Amino acid sequence: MISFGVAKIVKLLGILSKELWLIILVLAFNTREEVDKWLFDNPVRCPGALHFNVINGNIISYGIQTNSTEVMKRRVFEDPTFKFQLPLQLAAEREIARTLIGDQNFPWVVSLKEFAHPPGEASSTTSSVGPIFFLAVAIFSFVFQITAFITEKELKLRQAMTMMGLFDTAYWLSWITWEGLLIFISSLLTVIFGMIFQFDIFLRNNFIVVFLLFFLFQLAMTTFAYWLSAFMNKSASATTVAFCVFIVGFVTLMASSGGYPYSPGYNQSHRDWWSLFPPNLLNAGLQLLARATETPKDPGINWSTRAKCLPAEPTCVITMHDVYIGLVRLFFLFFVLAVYFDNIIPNISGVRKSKFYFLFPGYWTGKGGSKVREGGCCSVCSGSLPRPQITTPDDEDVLTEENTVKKQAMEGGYSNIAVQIRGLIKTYPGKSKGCCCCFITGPPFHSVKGLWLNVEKDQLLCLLGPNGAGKTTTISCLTGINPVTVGDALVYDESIRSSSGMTNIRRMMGVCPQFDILWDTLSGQEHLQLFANIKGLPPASIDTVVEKLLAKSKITKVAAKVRSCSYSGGMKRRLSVAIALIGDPTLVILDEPTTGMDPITRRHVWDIIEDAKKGRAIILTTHSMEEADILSDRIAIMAKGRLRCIGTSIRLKSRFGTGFIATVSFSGETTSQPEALKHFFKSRLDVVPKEENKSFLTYVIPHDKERVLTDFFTELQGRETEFGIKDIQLGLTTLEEVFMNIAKQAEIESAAAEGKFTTLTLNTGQSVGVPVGSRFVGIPGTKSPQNPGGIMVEVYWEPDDSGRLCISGHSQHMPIPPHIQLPDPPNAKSARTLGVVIDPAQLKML
Ligand SMILES: Nc1ncnc2c1ncn2[C@@H]1O[C@H](COP(=O)(O)OP(=O)(O)OP(=O)(O)O)[C@@H](O)[C@H]1O
Repeated sequence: MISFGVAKIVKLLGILSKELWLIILVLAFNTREEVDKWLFDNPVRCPGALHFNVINGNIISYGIQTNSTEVMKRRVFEDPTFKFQLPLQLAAEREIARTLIGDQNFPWVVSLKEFAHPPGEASSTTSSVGPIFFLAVAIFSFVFQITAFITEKELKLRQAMTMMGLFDTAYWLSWITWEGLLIFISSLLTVIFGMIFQFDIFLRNNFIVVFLLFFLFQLAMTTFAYWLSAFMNKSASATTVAFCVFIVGFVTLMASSGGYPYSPGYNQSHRDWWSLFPPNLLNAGLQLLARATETPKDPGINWSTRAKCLPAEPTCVITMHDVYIGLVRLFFLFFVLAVYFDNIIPNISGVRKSKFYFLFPGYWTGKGGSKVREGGCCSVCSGSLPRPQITTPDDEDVLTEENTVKKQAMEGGYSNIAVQIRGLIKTYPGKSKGCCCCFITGPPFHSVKGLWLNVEKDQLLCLLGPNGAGKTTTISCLTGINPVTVGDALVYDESIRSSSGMTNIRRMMGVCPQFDILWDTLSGQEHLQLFANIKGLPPASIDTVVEKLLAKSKITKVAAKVRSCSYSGGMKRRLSVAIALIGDPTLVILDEPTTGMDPITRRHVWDIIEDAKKGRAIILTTHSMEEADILSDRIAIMAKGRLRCIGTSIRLKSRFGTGFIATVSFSGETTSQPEALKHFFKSRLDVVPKEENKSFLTYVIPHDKERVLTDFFTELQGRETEFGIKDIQLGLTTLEEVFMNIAKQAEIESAAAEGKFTTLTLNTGQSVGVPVGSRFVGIPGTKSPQNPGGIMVEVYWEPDDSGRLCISGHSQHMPIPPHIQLPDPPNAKSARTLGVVIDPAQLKML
């Protein structure tokens, strides 16, 4: 507020300030010209002036000046006459009237109203609510985009495609192309709808100019969504994030309604920062379009005038061309950031690259150098991970396998080997508590602790092991999903540690992951076509290959065209197996392929696998012992990250099973016959029935009785009628039993290693602390490689019904000597297959 004749107007100004909510500046000027000059020099600061020319008994003369520059219009009053000048004038008149009347509370009520508009007058909706409306429209596609990116991550779909050989560049390009197409259509529809609803900016600005604004905006929002999705792993959070982006967009929109920062009062750095958020540029663009069609005479923006200010204003700081450039810049900026963060933030498997991965030439040439690291908070705090304690394997077959691999690694000669795993160690860093960088890190976890293994060509190796044994980790290292911590593996002579090697390996490999990684919206046929393309099959052959695989996996032509979300669990697994076989891979990895299948489907998948064995190596993990028994050429059992045994099914059964299983069925008409039979078994083999009922008896016969078995069963057959025997069946123990024994042994070892002991009272009255889960069935004393000087105690005890202990296979209770002095140890071989090796140090005398 500027005035001259200061003393007379001070009071009036105080009242005016309440009315107008403005900061009133009282300045004294002597002439009207001085006022004008001040206003001219300060166009941004002052909305107007009230100046008194003459105040005396005869006349009150005052003038009101309004700052109607564009800057002020945008910053303070859209309509200075209505919003500023009239209220100011009314307030001045009211105060004059009250002064003349002599009553300061004299009511003086004047209401201002606009005259009713004639119908059909141009709407200004676009410039007022337009940005919010269009931002909301664009946010829709943003929500879908960000959800799609995160879902792909969450369902490990990208991981599946990577395993099958998809390159990152192809992945990004396919996304950009697909999104580009969708955005093209949605921008086109936005402009067409804008025209249908007769918004001025759509009708009077050039079509291409308007279309390009929406297209580029949505393109920038797409890479913005990519970038944000790098920080999220759950699709449920996508909507929340999109909503937050909308709210922020709304707030910045409100903040910029006064012209911020695209007016001369603000410097370029404000504008640069502000323009980093795509909705701000959309808003600026819409404002430009609206301003270019403000009055009926305005021509609107066309392609040739996009770099000009319309209407021409000296205060113009941004043009449509600048908006386009800004959006294109944002598109590239967020794209680069998205790719960068995608690489350095640990993915769903906890894998990430170094923060400076792009500085390694190998990253760009594809010849190594882009090695990945395990996840965790940051390289600084995780440092190099400690290695697990490497021990010489107890098992002779495992030791032989390890030595063979080591020898071949040194001397060569592994031409018949498809996969050679060389001392593979996988350590996961401890989980960090806190966020981002360098908080407390838990202890690292060794998932695989030094695996040496050969998988021969044309053979199926079955990898067995209880949950958490490290099977999937081994597979994910072989498929390149997880980087190995130490060691290496060669797949047909290509190292999994080099990125070029991994690229070649992926060309030769087909993978059926543990969980079906399928797109709900794609049919079975489309899945096979997609992966056939990723595998790089010639386009002409794809249909034939897909048809064959569908027939092989018994997915009917009708089902093949149905979306995979409606498939049963078994169908999904069959489809996953079919995907693994696409492109005739020479190495097929099947991680629990028959999980959740009914017996018939399972047998059918076995047929597919049996067929697939020809001409390729297969690594199969399963929890079905029957499956392993039927399909495998060799079986490797892992537990607690180590290989526990390896060999053919027969070898494992004979080495780790409890012996032979004899099932004798009889007529059961007289009760004396089974009793006589039981007595016969007891007296000859010293065994009691494991299971019995009216019609059969089942015995487990230890291996050490193998020598007498032939004679025993010959005699038994001769006395069949006497015992009322209908049938005798003799077999080796099952693989399941082997598995259980190995798993149990690993459990106990691990309990001992972790210091978890439980108390057993011996029949000598002593108490012994033994690892949790121990089952003691004998005490052979042996020397061991780990304990060459001393005695390694293998304690195999089993409590009897009274809770006391007896040596298995002996009827009488035998006192356990206080320590190592062992009486007549039972057969070491059989005891070893049943029990647990415990170092004396692990036995605590309580
Ligand atoms: N990303 C990870 N971070 C930390 N630990 C992990 C990670 N992935 C796996 N592990 C751990 O490694 C161990 C081995 O897991 P893995 O999935 O390889 O077992 P598995 O033998 O395949 O078991 P299952 O039969 O249940 O699939 C488990 O104890 C598991 O918790």
